[in-house]
Amino acid sequence: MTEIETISEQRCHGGTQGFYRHHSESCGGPMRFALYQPPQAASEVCPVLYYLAGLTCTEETATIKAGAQRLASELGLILVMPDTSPRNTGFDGATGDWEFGEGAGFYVDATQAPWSSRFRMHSYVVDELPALIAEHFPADRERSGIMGHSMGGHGALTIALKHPGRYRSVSAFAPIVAPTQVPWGEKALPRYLGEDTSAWAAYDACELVRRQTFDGTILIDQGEADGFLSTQLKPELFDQACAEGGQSLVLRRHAGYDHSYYFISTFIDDHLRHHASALGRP
Ligand SMILES: N[C@@H](CCC(=O)N[C@@H](CS)C(=O)NCC(=O)O)C(=O)O
Repeated sequence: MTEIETISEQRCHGGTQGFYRHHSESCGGPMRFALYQPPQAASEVCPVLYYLAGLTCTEETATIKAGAQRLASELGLILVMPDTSPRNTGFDGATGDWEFGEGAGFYVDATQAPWSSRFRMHSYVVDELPALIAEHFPADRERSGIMGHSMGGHGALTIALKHPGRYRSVSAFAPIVAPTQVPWGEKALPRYLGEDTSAWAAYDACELVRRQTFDGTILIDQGEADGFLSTQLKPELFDQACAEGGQSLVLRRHAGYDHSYYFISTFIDDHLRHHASALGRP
């Protein structure tokens, strides 16, 4: 059995909020994640909802700020919130820029040195973490959903689209939907994946959804007062790509809401219910 170290465990809404650390093969070093077990986990296996956070975030950010545990407890969902990248890599340029490197893994498997030895968040989230969680927690691997915010929304959409059948539900808050066309992606993707733009397209939700739809409706919430809306996020591009690809999408725009966790915590319940109904927890 792969070992995990418990950093902390605390009672929360009748269940347990934990923080854990383990050695990751994919990321070549220690990784941390947060996991919430609802009360139902004491007596049955529960469906799992993965939440991928955005730039500058850690496994603590959404755990503390999203307010997801109260309804997850009621619905019987396990919540998994991984860190956004490996840490303490020592690579030149890995820290000091919030848009690249540590805290900005972009949920890709890097192919360029030195990043390729540690920055393999795609494999980590899709394969290694679910296997680890099924080993250590009462988690039903057959019932998984995935969601995320901003860079994590990009992660959730691309992962769900690239692995048909693996996730029963997907949603996002203010996702980066077209990283090949916006400054965040144009900065990070060449450094992780090289100059060949076809390698970037494999991690672009707009490109992916034109070729392979997700079996289910994708839910996206976007604040109209989000400072990144017109430069980095451009949800209209995904709306158009979904129309072209025949993908069912609910894109909700909310006047006055920005990019922050005040926005996320306002609408998190709608996302949990979206996932719960697909995961057999209506
Ligand atoms: N550091 C950036 C903001 C980065 C940012 O907004 N990050 C989002 C994800 S893309 C976030 O969730 N931050 C953590 C938080 O709000 O607690 C800035 O100063 O403009």
